Amino acid sequence: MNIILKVESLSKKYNETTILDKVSFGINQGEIVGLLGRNGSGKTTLMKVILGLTAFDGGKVLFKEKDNYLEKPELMSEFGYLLDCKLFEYLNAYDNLYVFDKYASSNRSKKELRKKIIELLAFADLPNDKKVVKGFSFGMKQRLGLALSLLENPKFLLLDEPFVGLDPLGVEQLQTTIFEMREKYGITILISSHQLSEIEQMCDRYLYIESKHIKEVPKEENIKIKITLKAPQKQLIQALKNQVLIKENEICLNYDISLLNDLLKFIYAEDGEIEKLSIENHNLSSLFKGEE
Ligand SMILES: Nc1ncnc2c1ncn2[C@@H]1O[C@H](COP(=O)(O)OP(=O)(O)OP(=O)(O)O)[C@@H](O)[C@H]1O
Repeated sequence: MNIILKVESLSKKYNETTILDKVSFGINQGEIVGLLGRNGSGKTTLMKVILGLTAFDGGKVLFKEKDNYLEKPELMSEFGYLLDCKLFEYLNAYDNLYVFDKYASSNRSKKELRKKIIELLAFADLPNDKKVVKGFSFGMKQRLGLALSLLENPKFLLLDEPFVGLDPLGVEQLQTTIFEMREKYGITILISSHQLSEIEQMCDRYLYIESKHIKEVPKEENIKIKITLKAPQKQLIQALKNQVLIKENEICLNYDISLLNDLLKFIYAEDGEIEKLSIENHNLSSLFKGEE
């Protein structure tokens, strides 16, 4: 996989307070990465640093291997973001998109712009009528913010807490829209949230900010398969003790389909019988609970 963004030993302070202390990580092209952490842990700050909206105090950020990308408009135009999104309350959705495109001074023709706006309105499930933003629901505003972030065909999207204030249906709609963005446009996405359940389903992996540092959390680590056999099987324990966690008649393994297949074959070959099988999502809340 190609690394599109690389952060090396990045430090950021506000006044004398260190927010991020020598953090390093990379993001691959086409990934959806969840940025997690408690309130005030530095998620927004990290996104602002990546976008050049706030300065940093040490280390490097490279976008497409360039550490001077902030000075290169052609690289900066590859970013889209939903962060403190300001909308024009007295304009409708179409005109908001139209005006933002003018701000971005893209060189699209009127016809191209119209086509793009109509495509985005349909994509974000927004009305193309006279209704002004002031009368929009919170979810509609969020989706318009997303449509705006997609207007200039970004390759890398930063979404800061996009689910805040949405009801369960709004969350589901937005989740689907975000997932489709990667499928349809192949965009790399960094998405922050402190509500794990909301991003759990769509992220490939996570970055967790804890005490000024970043912990990388692969998704697979969170999913465990637990198999309970009707009776303990000595041979099975001998054969598999190095590959899975096995105790008496209980087997616990990481989510690994090929290992699971081998295991099942082995169990049946030995005339074993499964009493119970469960897939447990050790979701990242354990990280939150562990931090104090
Ligand atoms: N402009 C600023 N000046 C001084 N301190 C700031 C500034 N912006 C943020 N901070 C502080 O930096 C820390 C990290 O803030 P940040 O907004 O990045 O956290 P966050 O993880 O995004 O929080 P939340 O989940 O609440 O959105 C907080 O303690 C915050 O008070």
